[in-house]
Amino acid sequence: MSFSQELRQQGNYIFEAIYDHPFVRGIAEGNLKKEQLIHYVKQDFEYLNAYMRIYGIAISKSSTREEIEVFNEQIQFILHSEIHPHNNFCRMAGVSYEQLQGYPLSPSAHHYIRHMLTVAHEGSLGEIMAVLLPCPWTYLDIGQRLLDEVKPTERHPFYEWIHFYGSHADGVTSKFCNRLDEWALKSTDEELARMREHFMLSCQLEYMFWDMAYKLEEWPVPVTMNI
Ligand SMILES: Cc1ncc(CN)c(N)n1
Repeated sequence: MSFSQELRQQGNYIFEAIYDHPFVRGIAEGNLKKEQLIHYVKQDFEYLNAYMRIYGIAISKSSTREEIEVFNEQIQFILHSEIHPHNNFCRMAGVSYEQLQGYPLSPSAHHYIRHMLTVAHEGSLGEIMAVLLPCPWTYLDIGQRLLDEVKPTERHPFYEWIHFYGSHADGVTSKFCNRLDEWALKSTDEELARMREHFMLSCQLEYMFWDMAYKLEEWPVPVTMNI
């Protein structure tokens, strides 16, 4: 079994919990509240900004043009394609995308971004790929399973979101899996253990991100910039 398949097996119980999460059920049933969609998009806009910065760090640690090309392509994907599922949520919430940009991070989004940034700064390229992988992989899983379960028509409120992740997230997932598997072949046991740990924590934080959006999570003591 390849290293990425081992990771997938190890994280399977979290993939299942994510698929059963009430926010994901709400996408399937088309019955999420406006505030939940807005909270998700506000946080995800910042999350994807951080994700692109991590690609930048990965580029600085790349040793071949092929590696640089993979990360560069993914930055373009976030900038020009991943705006479509956000726009789908905004339309259903009746707000413009621009209105939801530039907000402070909620605790779980903050935790997830700091986790990825720490690994990006301190880890190897293999560790960076392991910490990033649950992001495309869990969404691909959700999208493909929802296509199969819901078989949405264009009248479904989240038709575009489901089609986007069900059919466009496989490219990045398989590229990352292949690179990670190549990296794993030349890794020490210690590095393999670190890659496992980063992957599993990112899976947990994917779950927490959905939970944050569903429960409209905020800091227990409100954030204020006034001193
Ligand atoms: C938190 C999160 N995880 C994954 C994805 C899919 N790229 C996303 N947009 N946001």
